[in-house]
Amino acid sequence: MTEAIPAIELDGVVKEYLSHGETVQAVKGVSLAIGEGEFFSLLGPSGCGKTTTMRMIAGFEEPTKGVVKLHGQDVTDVPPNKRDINMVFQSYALFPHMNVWENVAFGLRRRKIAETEIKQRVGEILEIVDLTGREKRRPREMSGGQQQRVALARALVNRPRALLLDEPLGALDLKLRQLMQIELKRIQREVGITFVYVTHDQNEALTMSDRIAVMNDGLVEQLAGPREIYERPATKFVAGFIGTSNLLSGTVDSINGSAAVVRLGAEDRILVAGPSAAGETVDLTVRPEKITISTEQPEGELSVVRGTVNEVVYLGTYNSYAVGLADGAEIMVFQQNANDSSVTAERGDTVWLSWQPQHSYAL
Ligand SMILES: Nc1ncnc2c1ncn2[C@@H]1O[C@H](COP(=O)(O)OP(=O)(O)OP(=O)(O)O)[C@@H](O)[C@H]1O
Repeated sequence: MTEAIPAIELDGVVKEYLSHGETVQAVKGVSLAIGEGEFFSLLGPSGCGKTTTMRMIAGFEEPTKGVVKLHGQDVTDVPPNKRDINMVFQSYALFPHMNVWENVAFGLRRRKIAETEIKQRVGEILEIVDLTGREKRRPREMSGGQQQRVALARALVNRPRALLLDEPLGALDLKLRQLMQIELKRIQREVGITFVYVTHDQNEALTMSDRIAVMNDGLVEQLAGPREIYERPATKFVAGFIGTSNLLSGTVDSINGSAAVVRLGAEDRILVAGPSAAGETVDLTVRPEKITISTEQPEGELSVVRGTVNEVVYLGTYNSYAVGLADGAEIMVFQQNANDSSVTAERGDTVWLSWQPQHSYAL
């Protein structure tokens, strides 16, 4: 079997800018491959190099080092308009004096495509983005979400092989953004085009992506599917950036079969795979929703720590507990309110927190 050629490849890509006489490394060496038809997100905090990485894929920036390939072809020196890629921005950049139909048809008209084909393609794409019947509207007569759909239609009507989206939902309010996330995923599935999506919003990336590259300080810290990124963050940074995570630090007390026993306080026992010798210092992570809180010491092969409840907050679908441990660390616990919304413990109570060994591991 031959390996499928990736839609987009970055190989050792570095981007340096000269700013006030100093060299700034915006991207410090990124290598990745994006599959044909994949929904791929670049996720990270402001300034981590996401936009610069995307602009190098589009051809608006030239890498200082490294190679950009599209469908196996080296395009490092190819200008943006020759790359068969389209880009959608947060500011929709629609023509205000043109109606929806004209905005979407604009690129095709400029390329002198036959009027009958334009009619068919624009009609088809407006159907996909759910704007059929709104052809005559001007941008200012539409909501933000509708304008974003027009921008999307205008890019997709060119039938690019890949679409790059830079925080396209950033201007929308939370409710509309969540609706558009589902819409975008549906549209991408329907058109089958590779989407590369830049966002600093972890929920957005987790909701839509097939795979996510989590970036920090010009580098990719982890590249994996949403579930793996969430369940098994590879680094402290990823654990802290995605969702709420408890980061603990302890010393290996003993090795017990395949697991190390880590102690924080005298009555604590955390089982983690990875460390191989007593005395090692270990950083580990456990998600708040994986932890069970109880006022009695649990039995069984579980990780168990003892603490005192510092805070209980009722949050509708779940209760949140902040529990202080003997070593001064604080652990967050989320307890679902599926059938019973009563709290297990009150502020000041001594509690035991327990979780399955596979839900925490050494970083
Ligand atoms: N033209 C430029 N000249 C100098 N420095 C730049 C230039 N463009 C970007 N940078 C710097 O490179 C780093 C990465 O910027 P980039 O815009 O790629 O980050 P980002 O992750 O997209 O951030 P944001 O989410 O805020 O857009 C930043 O420190 C930024 O200040």
